[in-house]
Amino acid sequence: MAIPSFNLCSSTKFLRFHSKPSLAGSNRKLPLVTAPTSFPSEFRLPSPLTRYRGFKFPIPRGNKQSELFEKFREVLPGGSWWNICDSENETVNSATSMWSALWRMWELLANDQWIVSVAFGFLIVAAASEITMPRVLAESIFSAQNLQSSAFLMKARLLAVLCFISGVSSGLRSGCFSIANTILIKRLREALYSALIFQNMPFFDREEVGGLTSRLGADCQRLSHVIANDVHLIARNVLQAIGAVINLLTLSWPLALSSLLICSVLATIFMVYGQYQKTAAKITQDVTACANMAVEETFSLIRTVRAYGTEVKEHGRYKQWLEKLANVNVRESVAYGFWTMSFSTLYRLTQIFAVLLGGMSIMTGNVSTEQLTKYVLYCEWLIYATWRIVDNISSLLQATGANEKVFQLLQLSPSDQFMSQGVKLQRLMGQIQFVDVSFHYPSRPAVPILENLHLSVQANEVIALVGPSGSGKTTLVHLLLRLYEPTNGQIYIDGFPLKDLDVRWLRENIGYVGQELELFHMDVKSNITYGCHREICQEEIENAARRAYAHEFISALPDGYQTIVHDSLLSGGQKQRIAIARAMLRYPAILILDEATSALDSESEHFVKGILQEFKNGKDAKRSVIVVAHRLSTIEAADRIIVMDGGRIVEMGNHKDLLLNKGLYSHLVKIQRNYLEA
Ligand SMILES: Nc1ncnc2c1ncn2[C@@H]1O[C@H](COP(=O)(O)OP(=O)(O)OP(=O)(O)O)[C@@H](O)[C@H]1O
Repeated sequence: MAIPSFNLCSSTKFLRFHSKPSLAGSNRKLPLVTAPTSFPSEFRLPSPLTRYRGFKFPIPRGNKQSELFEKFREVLPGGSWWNICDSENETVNSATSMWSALWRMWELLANDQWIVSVAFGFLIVAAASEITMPRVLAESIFSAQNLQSSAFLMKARLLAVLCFISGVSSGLRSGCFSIANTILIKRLREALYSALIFQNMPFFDREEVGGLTSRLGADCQRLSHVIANDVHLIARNVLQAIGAVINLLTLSWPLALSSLLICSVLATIFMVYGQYQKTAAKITQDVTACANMAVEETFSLIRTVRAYGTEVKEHGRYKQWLEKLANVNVRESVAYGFWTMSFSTLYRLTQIFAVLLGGMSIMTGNVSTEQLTKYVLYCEWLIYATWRIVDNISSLLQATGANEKVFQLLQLSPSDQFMSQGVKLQRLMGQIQFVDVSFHYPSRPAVPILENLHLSVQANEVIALVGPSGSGKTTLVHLLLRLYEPTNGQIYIDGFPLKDLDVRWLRENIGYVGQELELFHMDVKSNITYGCHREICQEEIENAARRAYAHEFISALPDGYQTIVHDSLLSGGQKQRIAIARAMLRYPAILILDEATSALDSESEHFVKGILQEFKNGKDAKRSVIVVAHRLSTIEAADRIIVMDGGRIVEMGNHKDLLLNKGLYSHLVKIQRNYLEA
């Protein structure tokens, strides 16, 4: 009978992931639908429980019996029911140890590390006073029993002082750790955000937005608890346990050793359990991120979902992720149950030992009643401290296990573009040259997008890129913006290699209106001035809006330029015109207009034509303009039309010449005319 395995991988097909290239097959084509980088492809039991797997039980005869036996074997420690991780996951687990995670957080605290040091100071004081209490308590009770009033009063006073010291220092300890936690979560998010924002484009092609926001939100929150709760609780309980052991050893070493033996059995059980919990926590976090991505995708495409009536299907998709989550959590809970069972059994065992050994020692006169009372009290402390230590270590392991992805992301160095200081020219003229440029996207190395492309654009020239969908027009623009680096050849701006220029300076001098028709959730004015670093007056903003044919509709908005933009407020064409105004405000030497097909209604077409005309006969400084055009009628006025097909330039010239050529351009114009007339 096949042993059912708990496999989450099959469900990842519901989301679009890119896997990281495997070392074994680097030339392998990467499928669009695969597991996320750190997501387990198949879940199985982590070490050290894996050692149980090789053990073969004799299978009893008879079908029913053997089935029952097989089922029983599955739920035993090491059985397939517990399988929740794969070998890739194990490697990842060991890669980021708990210590390196703690060290990274310590570094993040930087100048505020003193708060943690002060907190530890209070922690030591609190722990020392707390651990002295059982001894003083027992002594005060027995001095009262022996009618030693002065000794009793002294002990009672000492007890009151200890209570006060422990109360105050515990409060200060918690306060300091909470402040450290607040600082840590802020720094963690800042560090993670800056690690992400400076990554190159292939990184964002690989990673899902939902996953990244989940890392920044819930994962960082969870990690910060490590400092606030676990670390200081572990330190506190370790100190208390040491104090308890010292006290126990001074009372009776056979009794002390018996308690220590039980505590070490507890610690061993915990090592196995803790490792399992760490893995489970990481998987829980990954599955939760996938569930969040599914929700985000559904809600952001809610109009499509509604139009196609796929609400139930979407619900089912989310439910599948929840089921995966529940599967892991059930195993986690059962493991927790086993752990609690072992803990309470062993805890009670210490009491039985105390009664048996202590009772016998009293009867033989080796131990006094007072000593036995102190022993029982310290035994309670030790076992309680051991429980808290293992519990908090478990939670610490969970937090670090679940957030390994956060640490991996934190280690990413910024894209080279931001690291190197390039050349800044005195003035950008806008001459562009592509020399023998080839390119493929890093995620699809086997698919060439541009091949040995040569193109030269003169300063102040207006050129239009046309061609069938997927011919590489937008890719060419992306290379010019240095969003990607060519795999072969060189791009020159005013005769300087593009990669030698300062990328920030270059982008400040380029106006780009992309296909993404999304504006920022802020007012219209801020959307227009976005990314412009100089002082800008209202008149200038309105001027740019007028030239982008946007002033009229902006003025008609409820709060004019102060109107907050939200998703359904503006049409695609209106958003595009605001984006054009933004580009115009920068007075760029190079303007790139990548038309979004969806936004191009006949009204937009009229505006784009007007804008192009303005660039040709502009009143202000002229500039080089590259228009990626879908509506061919918009670019008839361009100085030159570049026709692309399959990543190559197949035709070049002005509208009239190209029509006479009877090549791809005239064919495309004909198709479009027929379509519009139909
Ligand atoms: N980030 C990416 N990762 C992998 N492949 C991509 C990426 N972006 C585009 N491609 C692929 O590159 C090819 C060229 O795309 P590109 O967007 O440059 O074409 P286009 O001519 O601008 O198309 P359209 O006119 O439809 O906008 C397409 O096959 C596309 O699937």
